[in-house]
Amino acid sequence: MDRYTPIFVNTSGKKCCVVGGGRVAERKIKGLLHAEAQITVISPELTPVLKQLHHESRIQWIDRSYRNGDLRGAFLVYAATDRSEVNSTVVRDAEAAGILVNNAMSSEHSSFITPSVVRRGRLSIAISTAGAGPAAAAEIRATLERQFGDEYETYLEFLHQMRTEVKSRVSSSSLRSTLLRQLTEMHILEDIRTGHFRWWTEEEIGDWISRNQEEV
Ligand SMILES: C[C@@]1(CC(=O)O)C2=NC(=C\c3[nH]c(c(CCC(=O)O)c3CC(=O)O)Cc3[nH]c(c(CC(=O)O)c3CCC(=O)O)/C=C3\N/C(=C\2)[C@@H](CCC(=O)O)[C@]3(C)CC(=O)O)/[C@H]1CCC(=O)O
Ligand SMILES: NC(=O)c1ccc[n+]([C@@H]2O[C@H](COP(=O)([O-])OP(=O)(O)OC[C@H]3O[C@@H](n4cnc5c(N)ncnc54)[C@H](O)[C@@H]3O)[C@@H](O)[C@H]2O)c1
Repeated sequence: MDRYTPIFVNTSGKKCCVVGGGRVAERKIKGLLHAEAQITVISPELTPVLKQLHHESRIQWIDRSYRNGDLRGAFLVYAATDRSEVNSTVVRDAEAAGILVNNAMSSEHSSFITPSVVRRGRLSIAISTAGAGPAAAAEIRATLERQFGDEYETYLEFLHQMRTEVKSRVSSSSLRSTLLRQLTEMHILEDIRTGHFRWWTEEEIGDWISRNQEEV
């Protein structure tokens, strides 16, 4: 048993504040950008990459040390400075305002922690060691990245397309789940890996659904 509940939070368009502009802040910000968050970084200094992102207007920059009030309207907060007293103040202010907060210096003083993530299009595999060994989490990520290659991006895109079609064309939920289960048994991944996969046309999808509906 551990104290964390794994969830995937929708941060699209949500204001997320990152206090600190160093290497660790940069890593958190890259993850947030991937998830379409609206990012404000509060720090007197930024890494060259963060400066460039600010220059491109992809993140907002409050160019000074953290002050009480900076977290107003935030959905998530990351305390990622190299000063533990500043990070603790940020955690206290966020918690007082009811905002979930990550302290890059301490899992015990965080309301959430950041997992290591394997990304393959729609597939995300998040790994946490509950703070015991972040470097081990990164190592496990590297192992999984070798196991789950780029073929998963196409595979998940295909499953998404099929799922959307099945949902719009089949009204019975038990039939829908039977059809969707059949999809995962069709060696699509193997076809993608060996270069034999091609996208189905709308007509082919329709035919496959009717054919399999009859067989059930
Ligand atoms: C996974 C990843 C995600 C990310 O940050 O995006 C992540 N840390 C990563 C790397 C990493 N972190 C550290 C090193 C140096 C080696 C070492 O010390 O081991 C490396 C390796 C490197 O940098 O290459 C040092 C470190 N990390 C924390 C502390 C403080 C403490 O332990 O109390 C210290 C000591 C600082 C010091 O000594 O001053 C704390 C946290 N780090 C977490 C996440 C959370 C727990 C995740 C989990 O459940 O395991 C947690 C609790 C809070 C949080 O940040 O959310 C990312 C890998 C991304 C990837 O490559 O895939
Ligand atoms: N969670 C993780 O993954 C992880 C990994 C390695 C290290 N760490 C911890 O995170 C800390 C930060 O690491 P780093 O490599 O990014 O450090 P860093 O020195 O590169 O960056 C620190 C940043 O904090 C800013 N800062 C300092 N005081 C501030 C204030 N009052 N208000 C706003 N910003 C302020 C600095 O301007 C700088 O941009 C480390 O000290 C370490 O304890 C965490």
